[in-house]
Amino acid sequence: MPLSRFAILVAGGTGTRMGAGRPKQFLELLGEPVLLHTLRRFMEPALSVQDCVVVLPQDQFTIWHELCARHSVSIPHTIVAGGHSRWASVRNGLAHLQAQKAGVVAVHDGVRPLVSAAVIEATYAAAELHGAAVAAVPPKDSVRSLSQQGSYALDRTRLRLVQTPQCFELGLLQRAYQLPELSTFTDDASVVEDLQPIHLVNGDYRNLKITTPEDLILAEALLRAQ
Ligand SMILES: Nc1ccn([C@@H]2O[C@H](COP(=O)(O)OP(=O)(O)OP(=O)(O)O)[C@@H](O)[C@H]2O)c(=O)n1
Ligand SMILES: C[C@](O)(CO)[C@H](O)COP(=O)(O)O
Repeated sequence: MPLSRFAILVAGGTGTRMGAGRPKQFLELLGEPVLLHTLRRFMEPALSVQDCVVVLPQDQFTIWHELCARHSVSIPHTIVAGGHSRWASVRNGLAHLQAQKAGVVAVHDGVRPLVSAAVIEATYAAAELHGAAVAAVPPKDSVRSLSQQGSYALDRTRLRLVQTPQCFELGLLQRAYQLPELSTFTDDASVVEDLQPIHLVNGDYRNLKITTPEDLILAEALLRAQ
């Protein structure tokens, strides 16, 4: 029997680097909020996601309900309040899934609206096999590390840029999120890696994270091209 699939879309941030005066997950791309693009992609029927948790800042619930009404959204999902860090937001999303006995859970940034069904499927499938799987791409630029003297070159053939989705066997992710939060955690793979090796799957350069204003221009151009 196939394993149940769950999703946590984290959209509990405030978007300080975007500087838009409101959370970037609600900014529009081709007339639709960023987060709605993301939700549509994850809840495509072929992916068979059984339960989707959307994590939002508590003070943005009403805005999201209004956006869903305006865009006639009937995609089933549960809204959960975020925390002060991405880690805390994921933990809150996981709490909603605590009654589930088994399955694979994807954690995905609500601000990665261009994720493809192929990348989502490949990441779930790899986690079903390996326990922990993360989408990643090779760097296109040369990379240097800072040192006291200045900087030195890193071998980019041994580096990968990590994206989301990040998919895990549900019990594994629940165990990992019982560990204390560390300020160095910027993603779920970092939270899990002491418990389980992280399998990397091919991500997609188009799966960009909307972080700063130029990302909106790029994302709209990429959406138009699809
Ligand atoms: N407390 C937080 C912080 C971040 N996120 C989510 O994690 C994803 C990746 O985070 P990032 O791009 O850093 O978003 P923000 O924290 O909103 O941006 P910034 O760091 O510029 O403030 C986003 O979908 C964001 O909403 C979250 O759910 N809860
Ligand atoms: C999870 C992530 O998108 C993987 O690249 C990234 O680590 C989020 O980092 P941010 O500093 O919260 O944007």
